[in-house]
Amino acid sequence: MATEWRSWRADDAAAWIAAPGADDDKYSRGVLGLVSGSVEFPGAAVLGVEAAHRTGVGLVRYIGPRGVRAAVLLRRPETVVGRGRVQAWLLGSGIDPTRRSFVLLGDLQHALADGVPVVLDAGALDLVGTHTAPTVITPHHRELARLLAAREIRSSFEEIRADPAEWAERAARELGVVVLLKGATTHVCDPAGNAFVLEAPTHWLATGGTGDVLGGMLGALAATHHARLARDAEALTSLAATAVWIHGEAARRASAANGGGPIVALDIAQAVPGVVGELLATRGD
Ligand SMILES: NC(=O)C1=CN([C@@H]2O[C@H](COP(=O)(O)OP(=O)(O)OC[C@H]3O[C@@H](n4cnc5c(N)ncnc54)[C@H](O)[C@@H]3O)[C@@H](O)[C@H]2O)[C@@H](O)CC1
Ligand SMILES: Nc1ncnc2c1ncn2[C@@H]1O[C@H](COP(=O)(O)OP(=O)(O)O)[C@@H](O)[C@H]1O
Repeated sequence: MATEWRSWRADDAAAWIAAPGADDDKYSRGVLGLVSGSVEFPGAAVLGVEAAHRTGVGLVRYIGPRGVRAAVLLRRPETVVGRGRVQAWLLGSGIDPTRRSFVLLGDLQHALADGVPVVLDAGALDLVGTHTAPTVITPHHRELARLLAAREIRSSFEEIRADPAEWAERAARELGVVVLLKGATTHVCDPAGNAFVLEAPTHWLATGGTGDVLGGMLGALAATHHARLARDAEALTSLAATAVWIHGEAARRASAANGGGPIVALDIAQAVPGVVGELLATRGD
């Protein structure tokens, strides 16, 4: 039977925001750890960290090269650098998978051994299947083609672009993880058959760094739902779709604030609190 792709909307997203209560502290809300950025791509770390903070999370821990740590702290001094306990990981943004040092590989393996939910992006996509924690991968079409080729599943960028729904579903089945396949239309699905589709509300999103922002947002949503994810791993699919919805809406607003003009990735992160606030207001709790 053909998969039914359900459109993910504002009211769906509103149900997946964890707002803090009187009994909460930064640790109970959830800590997101990031292993991201590199000397080549320091900006990806800054963007992911900024986006995580703006989505709402108890604490953000960043692990990466010294110079990148400095850039992250300059932008967001709220961030804690170095290892420690976390409730979810975002791994790989701004990392070239062909240039991973032993230190970096150690950090990645250490993170994967934690057993907490993981978002695998860019330079960590190939680590899918090396651990058992609830996992979501966030490739674009070219990255998915490369990932599948490495698993001896023949596909090409053109084939995936022509039928992203089919390939997202196949990847979820073959890899056993949640797949968030990025593009003007984003498909989010899991091996259990949950399948959500989202049309981007603005094509200004097609600019460098917007995927790094999405990764940080999804990491924050996973960290703040750590208790739910511990008893219901399928929640990761809904959280991934929610991240895509908020990301698109934040981009639309950032562009609208400039008369429908272009945006940069950081504009999206900065528009996120307004989107989250409005989603919460529609919930009325
Ligand atoms: N500010 C930053 O630090 C940014 C870092 N980024 C990071 O960059 C890494 C690579 O991501 P991509 O999405 O570019 O990976 P792709 O798989 O799309 O591209 C890989 C490489 O192919 C080359 N390439 C592909 N298409 C090209 C074209 N049309 N013209 C010229 N060169 C082309 C580029 O050298 C690129 O680095 C990721 O780790 C990502 O997180 C990007 O997100 C962009 C912003
Ligand atoms: N033409 C487009 N229209 C709307 N959204 C797009 C378009 N192309 C890409 N996007 C979105 O922009 C983001 C790009 O992410 P990604 O490819 O990882 O970029 P980067 O690596 O530069 O961060 C994704 O959220 C994707 O869904």
